[in-house]
Amino acid sequence: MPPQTQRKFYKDYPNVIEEAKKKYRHIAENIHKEKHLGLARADEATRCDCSYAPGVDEPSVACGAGSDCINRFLYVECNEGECPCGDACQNRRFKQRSYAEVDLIYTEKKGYGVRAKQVIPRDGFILEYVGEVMSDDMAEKRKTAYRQEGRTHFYFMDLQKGEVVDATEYGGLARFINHSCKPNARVDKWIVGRQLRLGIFADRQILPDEEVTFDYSAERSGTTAQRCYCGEDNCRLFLGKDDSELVLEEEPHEMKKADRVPYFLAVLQLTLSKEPKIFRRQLRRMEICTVTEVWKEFVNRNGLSMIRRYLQHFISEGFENDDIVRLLKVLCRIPVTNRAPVVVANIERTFEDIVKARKHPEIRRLIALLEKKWKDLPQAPLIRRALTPATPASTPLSNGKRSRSSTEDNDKPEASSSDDLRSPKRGRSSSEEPLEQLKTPESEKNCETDSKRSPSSSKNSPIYKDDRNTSLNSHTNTSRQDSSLLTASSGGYRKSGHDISDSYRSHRHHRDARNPDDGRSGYYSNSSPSPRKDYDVRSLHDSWRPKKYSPKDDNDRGNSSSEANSPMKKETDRPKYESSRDFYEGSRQSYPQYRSHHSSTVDRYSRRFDPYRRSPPRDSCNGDDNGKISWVNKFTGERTSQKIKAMIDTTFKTPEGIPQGLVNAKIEESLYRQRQVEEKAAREAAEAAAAKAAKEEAEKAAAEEKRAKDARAAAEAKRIKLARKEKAANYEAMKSKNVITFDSTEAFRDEYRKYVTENAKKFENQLSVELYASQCKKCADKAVEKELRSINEDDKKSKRSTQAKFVLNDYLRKKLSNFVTTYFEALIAKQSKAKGKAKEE
Ligand SMILES: C[S@@+](CC[C@H](N)C(=O)[O-])C[C@H]1O[C@@H](n2cnc3c(N)ncnc32)[C@H](O)[C@@H]1O
Repeated sequence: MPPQTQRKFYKDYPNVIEEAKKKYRHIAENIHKEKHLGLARADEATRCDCSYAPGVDEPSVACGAGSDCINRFLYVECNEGECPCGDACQNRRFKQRSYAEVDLIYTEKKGYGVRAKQVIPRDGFILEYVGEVMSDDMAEKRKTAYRQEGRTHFYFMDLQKGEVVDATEYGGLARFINHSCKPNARVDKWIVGRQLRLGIFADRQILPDEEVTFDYSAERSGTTAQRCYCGEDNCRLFLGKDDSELVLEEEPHEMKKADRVPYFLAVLQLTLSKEPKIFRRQLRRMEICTVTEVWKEFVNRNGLSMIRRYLQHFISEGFENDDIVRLLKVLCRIPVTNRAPVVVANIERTFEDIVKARKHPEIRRLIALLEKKWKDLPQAPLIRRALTPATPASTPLSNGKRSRSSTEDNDKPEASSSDDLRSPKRGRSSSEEPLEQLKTPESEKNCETDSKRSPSSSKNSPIYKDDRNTSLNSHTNTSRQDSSLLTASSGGYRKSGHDISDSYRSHRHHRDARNPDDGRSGYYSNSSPSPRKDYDVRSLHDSWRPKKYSPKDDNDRGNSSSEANSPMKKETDRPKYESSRDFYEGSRQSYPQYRSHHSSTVDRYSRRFDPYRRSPPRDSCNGDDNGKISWVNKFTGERTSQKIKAMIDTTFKTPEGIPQGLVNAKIEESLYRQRQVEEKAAREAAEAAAAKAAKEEAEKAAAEEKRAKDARAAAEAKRIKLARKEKAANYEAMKSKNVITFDSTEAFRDEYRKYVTENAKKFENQLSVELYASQCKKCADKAVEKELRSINEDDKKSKRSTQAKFVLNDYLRKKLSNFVTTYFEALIAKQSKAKGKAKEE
């Protein structure tokens, strides 16, 4: 027992039990969220060997402290109606709610706490820890929710593997017991009926007005580490289960501003290879971030790639499944609105690796969820501009902001260099810009508006008109029709089948080959330009830019390429434009000569790339309209001129008089649609197969889990049986150790008394001299009488002489020592209770 001076008393604190009870719903017994939860995985109570004679025996004999009750020994409560001691059985404390007398106080740093109001003997039952019994998964969800709600106190306690008691909403007074690094109580798990229950027991004698505390590190379900204010000299500074959860501050702050995202990504990158507890802190920051703008920026800045790297790191370094689950949960919350960032991050490949590496059901569930969620997202418009010279006015994806297409770049000065675009100050990075081009209702509307603005294209182009009102893919198709027309000039159309993501992948492959460290895209635009440069969408897009366009004057709109006279000749002269719309507007002001000829800029642009136009506009071919090459695709090397394009459109006709270009486009379109259908069917079949396989796998995993569970239960039962056997053997062994045989009852009585007095010595200082002496004698007499009685009973049963049985062995010594302890502790407790009452009066 620690010296009296180390105890902390909270005598002057008011009792706040009524106020505290308003914070939760008080319950007397656990609430089980599911039927199978809270069941003990070990044996239930058996009928113990105790016997109790009312009025003759001490009450504690009836399965009380110090008795030989086998159930009590095994932390199992005796069952009502089964115990030989009947109603006197003292091993039914959970069932009878034999709680110690306590009340509640409010402390400055720890919140509410529990205060003892009586002497609680060592091993005395204080309270049951009741709450909602739930699975680990549910508890995890609740913890996250509680953290998000900003709660400071947590009430989770581990019950058994996979099960937790949460006393946050529903609980008892035990939910208020605080942690101490030098506690006076502990948590024991007891089997009561078929259930496992948590009890708080005194680890030493607790005096009135002392705070009841136990050590959370042993029992409480891990939440984020919180600072400990127990004030003990051995204080470990933090509450919680696992040192690795300790963090430098109590809780990382939430990211609230989108402009902090680049910084955050840099931190993520830096912490990736650091100690787990450091990057778990970043993980935590992601968990608590609820600002949509931040997440959008995160996605736009290729944050998914960073998450992929984290996931890969977790697998390769053999991290706990918990970390992966946490990260996947964060992923589930990230607002991804089209497939581009997913494709860019190549995160789905990593999912496959995780599924292969980890059999954890929650991980699988989350991955399936993410895959399903992302699968149906609109296709990525990422590369469209890069690979096809699209018409800005007619793009169905422009979403109100027209992009810088090659067309614009062709006719107007460059808005900014690709580096400019990446600069965080000047605008958004090139990688993020396309991600904004979502196919939203708004973009659809814009598309319609654009088509109205461009009557020539819609009138002359039934397919195009149709396409623009359908989908992103249709748009791609349109671009590809254009491409097919180009190809047709060399003798036929090509079955150009690559879709956006294919194009992207091939480009990505190209890039990766040169620059194998692929994880960096998106973050290094400032600090490390080289890996980023190769992957600049804008530079791809520039590759499609027609040759220089340098109008000399009003009448010469592009037929000559005199650079000397070009208004674009000096970089510094060029106005900078933030968006393509600004670009148009700016150019109108900067180059007034254009206005007279291009009253409708939109129309002009639409006409230029409309594959169905009757004749090419004079000004459309930059630099050269005489049949020379004006278009070079840097990727395919295709070369063609406006004239040839126009010729295909207008000159070659079918016998029915339909322009060959249109026919080609139609064929191309039907091939495209057919391919779409085939691809869809193949995708669906693959998905169905995958779903079937996943189901089978899950069933297999469940069966395995069940088998393992059964095996565990069997092993536990075996262990208990062995423990019992061992205990019985111990008793037997003790009976044969240090045996003294007595010739007479008197000699036997003397030895017993002597032994009792020796054992009672430790209580001498807690009682007055007279009382101690008298009680010592009384206790010894009782012990002797009890033993004589049991010897007599034994003799009666076995019909042997009493004389032969007067022995003292280790077994009896232990029994006697327990008897003395119970006797004196009960006496002292009774006395202090009486004193307390007297004081109150
Ligand atoms: C089970 S509750 C205990 C009751 C809690 N004090 C209240 O007011 O409801 C656990 C929470 O109490 C606080 N707590 C318990 N022991 C603490 C200690 N030694 N130092 C600081 N806070 C403590 C922490 O916020 C912890 O999450």
